[in-house]
Amino acid sequence: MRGYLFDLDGVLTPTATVHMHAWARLFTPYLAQHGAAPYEEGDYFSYIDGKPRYDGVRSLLESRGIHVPEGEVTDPPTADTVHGLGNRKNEAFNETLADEGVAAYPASVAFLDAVQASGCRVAVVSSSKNAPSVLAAAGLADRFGVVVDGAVAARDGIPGKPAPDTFERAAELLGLPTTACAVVEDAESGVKAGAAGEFGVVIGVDRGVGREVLEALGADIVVDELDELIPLLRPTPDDTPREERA
Ligand SMILES: O=P(O)(O)OC[C@H]1O[C@@H](O)[C@H](O)[C@@H](O)[C@@H]1O
Repeated sequence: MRGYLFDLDGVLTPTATVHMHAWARLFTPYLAQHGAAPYEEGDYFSYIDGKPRYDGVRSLLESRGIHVPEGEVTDPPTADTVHGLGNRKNEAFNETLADEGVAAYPASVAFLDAVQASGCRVAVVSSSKNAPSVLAAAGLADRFGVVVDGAVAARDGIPGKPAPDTFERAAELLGLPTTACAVVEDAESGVKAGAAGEFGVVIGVDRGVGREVLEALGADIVVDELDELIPLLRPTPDDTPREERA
């Protein structure tokens, strides 16, 4: 591989858990108030994990047969609209992030160090509009020149995961064909996105979804921690034209 396209939440940083708790803080009381089946941890993995914020709201509400107006991105967190509910969850996420901070997974940083040392290009591909602040809080912001996050996707009209388009855009920005890039994902929607494109390899990181599920959705390799892959890395030939090399 000549490029690695890393998901953020759950792959580089343990913030999938922060998102998971924030969604539970939103939907546990909300579903109870609406007399719907209670919110469970499995709902996060099935309907929300890895998707853009408002797609997660739509998907979960659809699972319970609840319909609310779309509203606007500017809706206050108190509004019972798709956007208001998403904004309510975002408040909970930012409160936790501010209270607890975030430390990257050491094994993921070790793998990132190794792929960069081997000459590979790297990008972050996250559905989250909070990706820049999470990267900064984890001390990883200066490691990635290419970040295709939820804000970039919304700005450019790129469909979110499980569509492969955000990963494809990152490969393009790295100047690499998708077939030369690995997708690294922990979420069902993210592995589906990798499998839906023409990528060199889809690496699943099992943070709770389960090895069998990730494989069935299209992961070529599944690891518990990314540093398991370091012994398999090979130096990447420098394909920069001679006259452009430093
Ligand atoms: O609400 P945000 O920060 O834009 O994030 C959207 C989604 O981003 C993904 O990276 C997370 O896996 C999801 O849990 C989250 O809902």
